[in-house]
Amino acid sequence: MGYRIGKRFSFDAAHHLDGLPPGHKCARVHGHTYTVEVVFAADRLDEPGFVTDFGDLEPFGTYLDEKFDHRDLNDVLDVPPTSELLAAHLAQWIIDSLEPLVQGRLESVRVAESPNSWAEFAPAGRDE
Ligand SMILES: Nc1nc2c(c(=O)[nH]1)N=C([C@H](O)[C@H](O)COP(=O)(O)OP(=O)(O)OP(=O)(O)O)CN2
Ligand SMILES: [Zn+2]
Repeated sequence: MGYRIGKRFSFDAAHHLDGLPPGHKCARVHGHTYTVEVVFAADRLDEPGFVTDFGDLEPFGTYLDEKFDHRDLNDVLDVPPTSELLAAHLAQWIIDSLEPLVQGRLESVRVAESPNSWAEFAPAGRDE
């Protein structure tokens, strides 16, 4: 039992994926409007009844804008820019840089390259 909240962010970026079969469309440089949905959870609410204020998650939006928006993900990530690995990277940033400043705990980060597909990273051992 507990409370969960989510907030969705978006940015535009290019990428390509290496190591795919010959002719795979994703080996070519192309772009997506990425959406990133973060979920925070808490067993108890803070005043006035928040897991954490949605507005307090805004530093994550600033991080996405500054590091990823209108950039080539192959240039700014040190792992292959799949949705799965991007979700894991973003979760680590939140754990290191945002979670200490807000109420609640990160439960998951979901990255979507299109409305039809997504990948999620849920850090292990997140019990309060
Ligand atoms: N498990 C994953 N599979 C794929 C990823 C990924 O990050 N994780 N990424 C890609 C490519 O980035 C590709 O651009 C997206 O592939 P796909 O969704 O198949 O293609 P479309 O955007 O054209 O989506 P449609 O729904 O088919 O129109 C590939 N696979
Ligand atoms: Zn792609």
